[in-house]
Amino acid sequence: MSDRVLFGELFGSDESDADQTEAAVDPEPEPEPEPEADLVPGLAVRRGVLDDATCAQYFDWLSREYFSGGRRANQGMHFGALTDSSTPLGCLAQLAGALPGLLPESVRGSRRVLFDQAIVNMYDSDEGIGDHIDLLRFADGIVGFSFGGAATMRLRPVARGRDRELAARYAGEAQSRDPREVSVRLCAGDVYAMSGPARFAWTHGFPRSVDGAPNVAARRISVTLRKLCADQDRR
Ligand SMILES: O=C(O)CCC(=O)C(=O)O
Ligand SMILES: [Fe+2]
Repeated sequence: MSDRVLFGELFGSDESDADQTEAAVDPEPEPEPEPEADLVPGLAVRRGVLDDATCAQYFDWLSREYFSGGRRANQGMHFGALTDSSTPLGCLAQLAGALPGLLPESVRGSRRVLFDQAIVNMYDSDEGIGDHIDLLRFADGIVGFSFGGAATMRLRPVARGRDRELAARYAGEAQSRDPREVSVRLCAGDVYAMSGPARFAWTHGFPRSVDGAPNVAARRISVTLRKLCADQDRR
């Protein structure tokens, strides 16, 4: 099945009526109070942006596209401008750009192409990802969509420049001397964005267990949208 066919099924093609689009995606979700996000400057969370049926279709498509056919990988990559909103990843990119206040104007306004890289991560029970800062070759303003099982993302501040550098290089080896720790529960259909301090001065990760129980109870697949810094962009 091609991206286009899937998109047509999910959101309706140009010919179809607008009701279909509205059924799948809330066009203007009202930002809800976000206690965790207030604690991490530059973190924004929007809950339930994609409805259950759309999440299920994304989960199936991502599973087939990145993790089927005997592949043992738990990570897939996309490189290239995500500007075609008739594709599933392009549609997420468009949505991320359209959600009010998700990304600061300084990020949205500074880019011709909002995202040109996506990483797709799959987590099964007992799996997680170490505390890290995304590689510095990616620009400010990173957006993550969650599908499948719920999980807790943990964020910790890293004040010292050297620690930040290490965190940006070695997932799981981040050193934080700051006892602050913020947990954000992410469910299917939720979207988060990390900008400014949340992007560069806090690590994020998904611990394997939380309070003695597996963090991921049912398979979770995430899509993280990023933009290569201009000097990395060879196109
Ligand atoms: O699974 C997620 O939501 C985040 C993944 C992540 O932090 C990364 O791939 O850098
Ligand atoms: Fe990350």
